[in-house]
Amino acid sequence: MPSILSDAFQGYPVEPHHPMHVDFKSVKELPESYVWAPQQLEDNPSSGNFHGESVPVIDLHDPSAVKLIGHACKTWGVFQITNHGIPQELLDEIECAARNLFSLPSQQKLAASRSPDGISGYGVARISCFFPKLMWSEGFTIVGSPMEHASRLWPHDPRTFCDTIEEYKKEMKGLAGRLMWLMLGSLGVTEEDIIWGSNNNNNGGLGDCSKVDDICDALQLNHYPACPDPERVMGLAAHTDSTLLTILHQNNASGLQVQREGDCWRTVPPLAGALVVNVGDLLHILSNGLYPSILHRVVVNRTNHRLSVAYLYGPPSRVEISPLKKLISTAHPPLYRPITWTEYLGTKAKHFNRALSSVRLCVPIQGL
Ligand SMILES: C=C1C[C@]23C[C@@]1(O)CC[C@H]2[C@@]12CCC[C@@](C)(C(=O)O1)[C@H]2[C@@H]3C(=O)O
Ligand SMILES: O=C(O)CCC(=O)C(=O)O
Ligand SMILES: [Fe+2]
Repeated sequence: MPSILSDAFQGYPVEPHHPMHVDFKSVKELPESYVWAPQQLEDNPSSGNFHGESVPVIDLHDPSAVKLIGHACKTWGVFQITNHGIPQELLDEIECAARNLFSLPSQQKLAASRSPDGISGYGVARISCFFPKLMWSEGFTIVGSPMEHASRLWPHDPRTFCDTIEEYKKEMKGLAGRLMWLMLGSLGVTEEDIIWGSNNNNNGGLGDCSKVDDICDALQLNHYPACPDPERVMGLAAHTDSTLLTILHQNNASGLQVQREGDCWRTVPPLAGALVVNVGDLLHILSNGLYPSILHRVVVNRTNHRLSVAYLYGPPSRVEISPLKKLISTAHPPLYRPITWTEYLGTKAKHFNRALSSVRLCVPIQGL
């Protein structure tokens, strides 16, 4: 079994059913390979946010931030944060880096393609192979150093792009670590409850995550071009992230929608300077299902193109994640078996949205 993140997809190559149609700019009429059947679009993609509740916005300087975060994780699995400490200039810079990348000629982008069983590089979303039609988007994934791919994109000056990526990843790693502790704190879990050290400690949960340097992460730059027929396409199909948590910067074009169990799709409106935080599948496992991972998708529009940058935060690749001991009792038995991020990515590559149930041990008592 592969043990480092970049080997997670060995044995699960991405072979979309159609070759990538890369030159979005020249498309006047929608190619059939992008036209989704109405039932696959579930409902009108431009709907969402009819009335009622909207995704919580939490000011991290609010003295009640921990409580608000706990409530948002339990009832939504997603929230937006303000006063997060990430400088606006850095958010502008990363957006500009993404825009520069996706504006390159198709041939140049294709030179930096992700290999079918690789993790980093340019291409369609990994989940494309689960759908008969292509998504109206292009992406660039960075795990580890971006230098190799950046040198193919900008042979004369890869450094400018790499410096921005490194700086952004560094800042995001700090913020994600902070958020992780706020989320754990809201579950009543303190640093003392987690004996850092051995991989399979008796605390369930996180193993040796105290060494922040070992934390695994990935950056996903996404581009959703404006579309001549937006009602018939999907920008990014509904999925949950496999992470502990994801921090997302979106530009000023809306498109991100979330769906809680039994609810309709709701738009997460872009708020200048705010960042979106998603609960991922590994936090769902760690919290023994108390903090459910959030199903989300992206719809596109006719006039504006959309950019997003997702910082995907997970544990060190060899650490086994399992429900936290403190949350387990006779009434609340562990619902999931221990699993590493690398193994979970492989499971996701095989089972997609059934990955979480494939690692489930039993049904909750109240569900019997
Ligand atoms: C670490 C990772 C999580 C991710 C797969 C990846 O290797 C890097 C890209 C991530 C992403 C972003 C778009 C949606 C998603 C499901 C996908 O296809 O690629 C996620 C993957 C995930 O969270 O499982
Ligand atoms: O573009 C977005 O808003 C969402 C992107 C996303 O879900 C992802 O990269 O995992
Ligand atoms: Fe996502």
